[in-house]
Amino acid sequence: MIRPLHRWVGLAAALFVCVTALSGGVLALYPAAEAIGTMAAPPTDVGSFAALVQDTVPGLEQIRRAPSGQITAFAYDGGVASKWIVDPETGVPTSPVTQSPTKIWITDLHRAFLAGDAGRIATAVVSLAMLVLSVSGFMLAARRIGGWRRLFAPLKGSLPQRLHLEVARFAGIGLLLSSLTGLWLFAATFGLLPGGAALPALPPVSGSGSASPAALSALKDIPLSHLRELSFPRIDNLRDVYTIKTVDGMGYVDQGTGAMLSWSARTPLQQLSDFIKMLHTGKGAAVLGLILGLCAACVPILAMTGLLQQSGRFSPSSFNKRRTSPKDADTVILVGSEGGTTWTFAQTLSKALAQAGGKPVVAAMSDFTPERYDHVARYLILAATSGDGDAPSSADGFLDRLASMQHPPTAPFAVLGFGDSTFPRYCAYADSVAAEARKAGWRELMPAAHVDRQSRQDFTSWGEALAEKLGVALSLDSKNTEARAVTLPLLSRRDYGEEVQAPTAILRFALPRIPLCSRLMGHGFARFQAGDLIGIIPEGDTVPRYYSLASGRRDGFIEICVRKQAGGLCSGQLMELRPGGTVKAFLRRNPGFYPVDDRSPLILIGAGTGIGPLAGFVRANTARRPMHLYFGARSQTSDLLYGEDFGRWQAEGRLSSLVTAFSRSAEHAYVQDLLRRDADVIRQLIGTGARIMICGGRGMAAGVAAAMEDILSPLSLSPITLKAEGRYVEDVY
Ligand SMILES: Cc1cc2nc3c(=O)[nH]c(=O)nc-3n(C[C@H](O)[C@H](O)[C@H](O)COP(=O)(O)O)c2cc1C
Repeated sequence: MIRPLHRWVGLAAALFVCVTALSGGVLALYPAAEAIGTMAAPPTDVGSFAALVQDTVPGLEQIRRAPSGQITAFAYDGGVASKWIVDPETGVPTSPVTQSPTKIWITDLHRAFLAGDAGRIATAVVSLAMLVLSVSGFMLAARRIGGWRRLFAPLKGSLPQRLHLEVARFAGIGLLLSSLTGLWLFAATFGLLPGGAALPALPPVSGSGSASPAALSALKDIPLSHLRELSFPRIDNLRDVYTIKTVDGMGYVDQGTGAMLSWSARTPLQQLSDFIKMLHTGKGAAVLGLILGLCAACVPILAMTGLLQQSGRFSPSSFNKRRTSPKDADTVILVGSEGGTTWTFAQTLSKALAQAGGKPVVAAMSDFTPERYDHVARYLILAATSGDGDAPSSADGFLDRLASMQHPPTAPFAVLGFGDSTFPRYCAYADSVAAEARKAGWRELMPAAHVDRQSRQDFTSWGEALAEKLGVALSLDSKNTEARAVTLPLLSRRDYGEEVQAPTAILRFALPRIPLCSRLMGHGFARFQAGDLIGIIPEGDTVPRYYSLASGRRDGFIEICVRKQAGGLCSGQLMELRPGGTVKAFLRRNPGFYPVDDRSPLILIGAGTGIGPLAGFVRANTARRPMHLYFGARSQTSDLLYGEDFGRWQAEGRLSSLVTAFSRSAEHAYVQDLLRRDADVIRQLIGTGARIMICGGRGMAAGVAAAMEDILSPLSLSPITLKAEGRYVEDVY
């Protein structure tokens, strides 16, 4: 409910919200400029100051003091009206007041879209839209990041997603404030608020002559800094009075006796209105105005990144580009996703099914409407788990629908759960979907399966089982990998591990020639970094195998670590490759395993070929960020990958410390053993904000997680809490 509200209000009002916010942002600059050009009010009183101005401005009728402190004098002399900015120190006019046509135009645009009262109402609607967007945006952000207390935790996701959230977290409060105060001002303009205090009654005046304002006690009692407006009595009328408005109220002063004839204090509602006006306009609070202006300037960024997310790959409609109508669809892929990655798996599945001659449609689980599909033969449910075993946002209400279903659909279902096995409730939501569907009497096409930490292998295996069930050829890596693949010649190789029965190699390939347009767009190998993945298509197969990159574009080569797997087609071919030989490969970005770009220390933990991306991070660490590496191998003399480089990297300051664990040595140690040994150091590093990055086999990652659980518990932390903050990331296989 909240997400569609945010989406549709955002799409409908984006342009108008941008116009209102940007014009408001520009207007916020004026009070700041006015405040800079205005001296602070001297500690004088209204009477003395009025006398000074009266001496220098002939025909003086009124003095006004703006919240910024700027003082304007209004005069009518010799049949000519004039307005002057007055020096608050001396009372001398410094320059005539000129109205900037630009400011008038922007003000009218901001308040009424240049369209009078109808425009004012439209602006109120836009303010309301901005209020809805701010509130729903915060609710969505809290849900996505894992609760209100984590609202400012580090973010994950695609660039538009992260940018949208990052900017919203900064600007959201300001936009919320601006929209609320804007609505209040609209209500005040249209008289929708309860009435203010009545004007003070004018009692009889003395008519006893006219004294200088400097001699009038009521004016002498009011500090200049409280003044808003002082109107002078007409010269030829001894029964006329001074009318004074201050921040506290309004009254009349006898021009002869100087007595305050009557006074009406501002009501609390009026004072609240003054305060709200100050908040909205920044008049009298220039710095706040500038901050709100800056927040307003962020609105176009929010609109763009929001639109990008809608038009991008996370929208079901973008998967159904070939416009299979629901009536024709033979496969319905239902997606339950929080962070968006499950949509990309759905996209791959949808493309593969379409290539195999099927007619798939993709929809959010929350949009589950079986009655729309006349020819559906199967439902494939791809469901992530969020929170603590909870439903992801795009699956809102799905379990309730299942529970209230009178008759299950005749076409069978299959569930594929996406989760993270280090969470206690691994794939819990997908499992409850499968259980609930079975309970409702829905026939199951094939047993539910899990994809752990977005593992391509898990996904591909499930795809193979599905293909067998459907009797079709299905390549779940059909993102046109053949078409995207380029030929990479091997430059050099370093071999390890022969003596410990673990043949392993560091392979270094030349960069391919990259077409200009790819270079400009940053596609493929035009832009990559250590931690990204390279898909290698082995000879005689179409399914690529993925390896983590140990180098970035700046290194000028493509490097991977490969270990020969028993019976492995791709690893076998790579281990046979000699310099000059080539492979077909393409790039897949892996932003979930990038070191966050800040100065926080990194604890890098890897074993075997998992050292690849970690070595890449160290090599790229020209900024000398603290990096501490824990590396597990079998033997110091046989399979210590990058053993020749570590010393140099330490000498250059790229690597702060290195701890190696050898399982086939006398000490028989694994990385997790040495982490436990160094528990104090680890805790101290975590205390200074360190992040942990782990790469290697699943068994090693599980052992490290168990050790970390124990190491972190005295800090009331755990791998899960750090994971939720984006400070514990894994790339496992
Ligand atoms: C805040 C948060 C909470 C999570 N909770 C669980 C959980 O309880 N059980 C689980 O198996 N996976 C959990 N995960 C992992 C996600 O389900 C997994 O990364 C999934 O691939 C995300 O898919 P999505 O990007 O489509 O939402 C959680 C992830 C995050 C960020």
